[in-house]
Amino acid sequence: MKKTVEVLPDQTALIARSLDLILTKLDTAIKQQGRFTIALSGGSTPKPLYEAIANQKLPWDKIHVFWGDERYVPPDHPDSNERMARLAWLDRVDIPNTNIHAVPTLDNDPAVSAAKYEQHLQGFFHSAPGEFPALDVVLLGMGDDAHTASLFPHTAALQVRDRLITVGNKDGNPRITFTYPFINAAKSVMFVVAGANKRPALAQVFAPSADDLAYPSRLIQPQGELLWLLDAAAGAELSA
Ligand SMILES: O=C(O)[C@H](O)[C@@H](O)[C@H](O)[C@H](O)COP(=O)(O)O
Repeated sequence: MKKTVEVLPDQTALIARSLDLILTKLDTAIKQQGRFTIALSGGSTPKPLYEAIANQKLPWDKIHVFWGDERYVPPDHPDSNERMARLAWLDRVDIPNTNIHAVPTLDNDPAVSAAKYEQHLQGFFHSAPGEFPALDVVLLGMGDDAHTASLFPHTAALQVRDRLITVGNKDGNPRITFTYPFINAAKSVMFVVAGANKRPALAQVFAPSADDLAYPSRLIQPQGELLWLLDAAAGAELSA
């Protein structure tokens, strides 16, 4: 694993650097394999990044978008990660609808939705059960409790190692999430984290030893590249 930590002066610089890295990876992936696959994170931090991507002139038909996690709400719900990404980016560009691989959230049972999303991913990547296909980029945020995607501290989702997708649990509310082994299969995992409120959790995630189940972002140790992109408010005291 190649781990890099970059601390940018402020959130504007953080978003600009994140955009630059994504565009470089996108260009390389399309040149080498004819397509680029990225899993999006939710929450508030990535919204300006998605807006910046929407302003680029890109080969949208070669770009495939997935979600690393999703709240278990309809896609038009204010909490929906899909809704946020569509408003900030996807509805503003000419990307084919078949390239937008949204998480199903309208079944009565989150486990059914998780299985459906897993089957969709296996079909897209032509992977067999037990195989972990490698996305080009998995974008991640981190909560102030050190959760990432919807892998929350001391939840059952942290124990799932033989699936791509599982059901997360945030304070009793179901989420659909990539498992940490699936995230770790990515060619590049990019954390984009901002704000002083994330500093204590980052200290635990970067500590030489701490409880992985208490600080789930510690579980993200990809075979490929691990990039931590932080603003100074979050990461001033850290280094690789
Ligand atoms: O669905 C979600 O909420 C996210 O995927 C989640 O993992 C998010 O990245 C963190 O909670 C950080 O959120 P902020 O960027 O809002 O701090």
